[in-house]
Amino acid sequence: MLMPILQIHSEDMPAYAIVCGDPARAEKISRKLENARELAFSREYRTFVGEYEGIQMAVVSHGVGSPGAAVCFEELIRAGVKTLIRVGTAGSYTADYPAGSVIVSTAAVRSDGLTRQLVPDGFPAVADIDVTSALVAAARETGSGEGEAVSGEAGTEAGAASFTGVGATKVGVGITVTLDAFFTGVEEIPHRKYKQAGALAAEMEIAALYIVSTLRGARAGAIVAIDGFADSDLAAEYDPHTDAVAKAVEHEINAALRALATLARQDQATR
Ligand SMILES: O=P(O)(O)O[C@H]1O[C@H](CO)[C@@H](O)[C@H]1O
Ligand SMILES: O=c1cc[nH]c(=O)[nH]1
Repeated sequence: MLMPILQIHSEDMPAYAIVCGDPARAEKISRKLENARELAFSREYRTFVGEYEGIQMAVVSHGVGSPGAAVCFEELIRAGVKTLIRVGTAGSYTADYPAGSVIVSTAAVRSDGLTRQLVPDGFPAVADIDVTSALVAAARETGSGEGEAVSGEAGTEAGAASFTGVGATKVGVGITVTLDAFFTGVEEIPHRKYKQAGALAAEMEIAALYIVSTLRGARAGAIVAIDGFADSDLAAEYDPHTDAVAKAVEHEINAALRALATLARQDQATR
């Protein structure tokens, strides 16, 4: 069956997928797959399939923002994808996780408009526990390919989070915030409250991924590379193109590929 917006056929789709905002990042990830081939590049949605450690998987870009990303998640699940991992970037809420860190998202604050049109207020946007465990383990074991292992305790305003990582990348685990607005207008975004409540970072699609996956019976997780501070003046300071961010993106890609392969092997063993 042809998916009308992504322009992919369900017959070509594996059960496992990595999703990311940027079509160029999808291409970069696809270069780590064996026998990679591009299935379609329709609007912002670029789809590759290939193998990693012998497991068939897809890599698909979903663009910026929840409404467009949700279209991608819906069509992927309709096409037969059952496990999705988002590999994104985010702004940090704490100096303990500066640019160059990575964070595994356990749940997302639904500060977006899209999910309000899908489920009632108060319905939680949570990651799948198995996907999250696999991602945390993989993020702690893998790296960008350079550096020594690091570990320790990081204090957030609401409590403490432990971190370990390889390649000098700090790995945080916790709640992220999904916003619609990237640049600010005249309304204040309640960054200070999210921070005080213990959220670690903000981005723009994870809540949509968790809600669509929950609604449609798929499982999902997410990992983000930190590219600055969410509550800084993004119009003046945002720079996702530094070496530190590139290393963190490399780290999260390696972690996501390893986590998906681990989950697929676990599924094969229990079938
Ligand atoms: O790097 P990606 O995956 O696009 O994620 C983040 O970057 C974009 C904003 O620049 C938003 O999509 C946000 O969620
Ligand atoms: O949404 C985003 C993505 C990256 N960095 C941010 O500060 N916000």
